[in-house]
Amino acid sequence: MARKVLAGNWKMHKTRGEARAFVEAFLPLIEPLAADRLVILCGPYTCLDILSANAGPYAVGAQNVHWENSGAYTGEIAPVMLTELGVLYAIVGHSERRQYFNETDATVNRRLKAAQAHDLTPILCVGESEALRLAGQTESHIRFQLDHDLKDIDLDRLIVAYEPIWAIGTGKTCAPVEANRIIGLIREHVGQANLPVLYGGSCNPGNIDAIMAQDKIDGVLVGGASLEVQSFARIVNFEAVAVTS
Ligand SMILES: O=C(CO)COP(=O)(O)O
Repeated sequence: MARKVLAGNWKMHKTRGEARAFVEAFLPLIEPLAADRLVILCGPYTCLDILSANAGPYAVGAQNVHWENSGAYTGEIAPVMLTELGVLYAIVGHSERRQYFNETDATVNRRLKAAQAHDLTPILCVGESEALRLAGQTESHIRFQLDHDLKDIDLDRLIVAYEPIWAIGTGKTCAPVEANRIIGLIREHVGQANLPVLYGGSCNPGNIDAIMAQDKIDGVLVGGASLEVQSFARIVNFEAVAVTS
């Protein structure tokens, strides 16, 4: 049985000291980890060695990765620099990268390829803005992103996260049933029956059980609620309840 993925994206939060304190307090709350779960902590680059030193109950992820292994790319990070630190996963194409740093589907595709070439499993983020949703273009936008981002990508070593932009950091969660529907469409469009697809956008301890009860949602990518120990531990320890509606 595929494990449920509980991934935290710390974004540009936590100093090294704060990361150390988080891990110390977090581990006792999630161990022993249930065998049906995979926890991934995606910290800032400066914390990755600290996260790796305590990895085991959780795996370590980065928040981006460049397509070259070295070169004149000021401010970027190479795949080998991450793998050397024990990093196994890398978020690619997060909407904040696309929005604030001009990341395009073409660069996302190059980053995905480089990640896979160096044994990093990429977590590709896709999702629509509020304007696109209101215009009825949610499905077509996501299909466009998938078609371009996943060109020549190995679908066996990939995680996709559906993150509607209007639900990120806003407290507006996508209704679990709707997230489930879109995630089903994503898996169908990619054409890979066992592709893990996560939901991201204002996940918190109050809505995690309802989200994880959906049959097509394989896990969550959590921003704000992954920064606080109790809150992320509650998410990791979600209660698997089957809903009938
Ligand atoms: O962007 C996200 C995870 O990558 C979601 O962020 P929030 O959980 O803060 O809405």
